[in-house]
Amino acid sequence: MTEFLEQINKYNQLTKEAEKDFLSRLKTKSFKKGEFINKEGQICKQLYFIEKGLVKQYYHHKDRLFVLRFFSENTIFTVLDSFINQMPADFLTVALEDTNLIYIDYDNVQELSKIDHSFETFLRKIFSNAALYNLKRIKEMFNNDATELYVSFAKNNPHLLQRISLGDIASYIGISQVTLSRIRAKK
Ligand SMILES: Nc1ncnc2c1ncn2[C@@H]1O[C@@H]2COP(=O)(O)O[C@H]2[C@H]1O
Repeated sequence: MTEFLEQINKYNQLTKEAEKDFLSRLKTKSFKKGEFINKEGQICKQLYFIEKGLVKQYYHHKDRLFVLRFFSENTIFTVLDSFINQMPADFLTVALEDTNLIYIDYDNVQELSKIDHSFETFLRKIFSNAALYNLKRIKEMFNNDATELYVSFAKNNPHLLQRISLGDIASYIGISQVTLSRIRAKK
């Protein structure tokens, strides 16, 4: 549980009371590889921290699939729009490995941010970071060709390369697995 707190304190140091209060509201849940953490149409009511494992967050339309992001150990995640607006999710999140999550429910997040300014600041910072992350991702997709996108993914995620299938990496870059194999063969 304390790893989640440590991660939060990197965004904004909580007060001692807030730390205690936060820890008392945490729960845990484990998912087997292939299990859904959230499905399309469900309202995401949790802010998660990955203690162990790897998940993929993606969007699909007809037969096309786009991976927004992979989240691995020591990362906080949620389904942003669904969690913030409490609306049905378009994005799905699935465990790519057996995954242990620590989480706090939406209602507890709301309550804590009402009573504690340090927690509210943490929330503002993490959601700003998430927005900036997504803008950077859009720009990267727009400005780079598939080879550059693969090289950048491999450079920024060396620890994940062996853990993610080629099909999923291709869906992150927005190309077919055949095209990705060609790119990798040239490297
Ligand atoms: N879907 C998301 N939900 C919550 N936080 C996110 C999400 N996407 C990105 N972030 C945050 O934005 C941060 C960007 O840097 P990190 O990858 O270190 O960690 C990321 C998360 O803390």
